[in-house]
Amino acid sequence: MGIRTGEQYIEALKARKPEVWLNGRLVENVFDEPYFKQPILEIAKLFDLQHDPAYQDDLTHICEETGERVANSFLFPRSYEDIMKRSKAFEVVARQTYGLMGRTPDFLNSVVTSLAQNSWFLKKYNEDWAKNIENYYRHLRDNDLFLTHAIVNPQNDRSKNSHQQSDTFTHLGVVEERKDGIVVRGAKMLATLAAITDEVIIYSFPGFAPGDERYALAFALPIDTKGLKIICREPAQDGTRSTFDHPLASRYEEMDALLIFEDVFVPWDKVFLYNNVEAANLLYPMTGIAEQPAHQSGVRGYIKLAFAVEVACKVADSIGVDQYLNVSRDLGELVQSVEVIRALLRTAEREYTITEHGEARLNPDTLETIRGMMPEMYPRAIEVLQTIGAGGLLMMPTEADFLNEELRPSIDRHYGGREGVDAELRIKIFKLAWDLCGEAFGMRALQYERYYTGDPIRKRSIFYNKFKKNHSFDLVESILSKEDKGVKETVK
Ligand SMILES: Cc1cc2nc3c(=O)[nH]c(=O)nc-3n(C[C@H](O)[C@H](O)[C@H](O)COP(=O)(O)OP(=O)(O)OC[C@H]3O[C@@H](n4cnc5c(N)ncnc54)[C@H](O)[C@@H]3O)c2cc1C
Ligand SMILES: Nc1c(O)cccc1C(=O)O
Repeated sequence: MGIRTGEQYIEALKARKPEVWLNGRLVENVFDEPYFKQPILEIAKLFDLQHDPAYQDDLTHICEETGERVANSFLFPRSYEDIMKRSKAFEVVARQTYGLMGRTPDFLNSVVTSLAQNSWFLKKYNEDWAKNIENYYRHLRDNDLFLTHAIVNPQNDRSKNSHQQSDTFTHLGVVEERKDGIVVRGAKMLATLAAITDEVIIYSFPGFAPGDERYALAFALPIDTKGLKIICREPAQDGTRSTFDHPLASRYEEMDALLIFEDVFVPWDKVFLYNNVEAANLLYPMTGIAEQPAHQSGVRGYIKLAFAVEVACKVADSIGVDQYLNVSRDLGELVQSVEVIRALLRTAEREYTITEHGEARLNPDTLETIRGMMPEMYPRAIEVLQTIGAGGLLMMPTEADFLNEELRPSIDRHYGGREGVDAELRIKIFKLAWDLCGEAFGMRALQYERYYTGDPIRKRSIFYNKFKKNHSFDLVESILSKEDKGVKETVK
């Protein structure tokens, strides 16, 4: 089949009945649910974009294996040109949602693509696992499916490993092995967009210890598989708020969920890893899933940061405060942060290496630097936005006020900005800003940048320890190795 249209994506959603829990009730049909309607339409637009002649060449290519048109996120990167084709596609997608939707289809396409491209790793442990991930990649690519993923154990008792939790199945693990597959039980988080996806893939960040064998697993399933409960967090919008009042929250809410597997059957052909602590711990560092999805995240994060910085500049300009040194200094800092991320991205792409298996991998240290800097740069942009908008962020009228004929003259007189900025423009800019820096939507978008890639504190510490282990310290070694001379000889 190859690339789907938005309508095909929606038809598939309508045909499915996943067990989605929202605000204490079971959702009848996700498409008719006001909370999900607009986000579904935003995702549908991304599928449609693949058919738009203005974007098709940036987003898709003809698959060598099938002759069908497929998304560029499924392209095995083998050269700099492939890397840049993927980069362009990530950017086109990110621009559609201003980088605010992190788990658009291209993210997990990249995860599965990197796993399939590196199936040699799984093959070392089990030939079937390698064959299964290759077939799953084809299934995803050729049907253009939309995936969610859950790779973190819920925060029950972080001081203990999975097998030490009070209940054996607090964390997701295998409860039974059958001739035709495995039965899994327990919970996994934090499946963004789960309710409106086609399928789910489960694997884990490293951290398994001996005793954790039953939890060391990777598999995929349709999202409406029997026994899979999807419990959504409290929504940040209810589908009734206008795009005037909440231009971002009304469109780009990415619902997150906890997944609970209640004795769910997984057929062997959908199992990619099982009962092997070593393989589970090496999956992330060895299979490119630390790099290919991070390329998507880096590009998307760059667009999101650039967007937040533009909003901050517009807020400052609209009320004439960017003439003050303190404000223009802060804005200059933000503009430079965007430039830093752009430069890091280009460096990571340019400094690719070809692995012994023919994969073109971005510079991992530069990618990790993006992962390390964004949890500081994005919150800083939001903090500056809050500071510059100050009290004005809280006093904007609603769309209903704005449309009230009796009120309108007062609004026009008192809500305008500097010369040339009328009340409507100022209100729109400030409402955009509040969605980003005050609303639950904006706080979730901030929390996403802090944690989407794991705990930034431990990741930085791991980065330093790796640096210490591998770095030659040649600069310091060079001066330390110079022969010492007395004062009289040194000055000669
Ligand atoms: C908005 C959002 C969307 C997300 N979407 C997804 C998704 O789609 N799929 C998915 O799988 N995941 C997703 N994630 C989850 C993400 O992978 C995790 O949040 C991330 O890995 C951090 O783990 P945690 O939240 O369990 O925090 P924890 O690891 O529990 O950390 C909590 C705190 O305790 C400290 N801490 C915990 N353990 C240790 C330790 N051993 N040593 C030192 N300090 C420690 C940390 O520094 C941190 O301050 C998402 C997260 C967010 C915020
Ligand atoms: N955050 C990630 C994820 O959820 C899946 C795969 C990779 C990452 C990452 O940031 O490296």
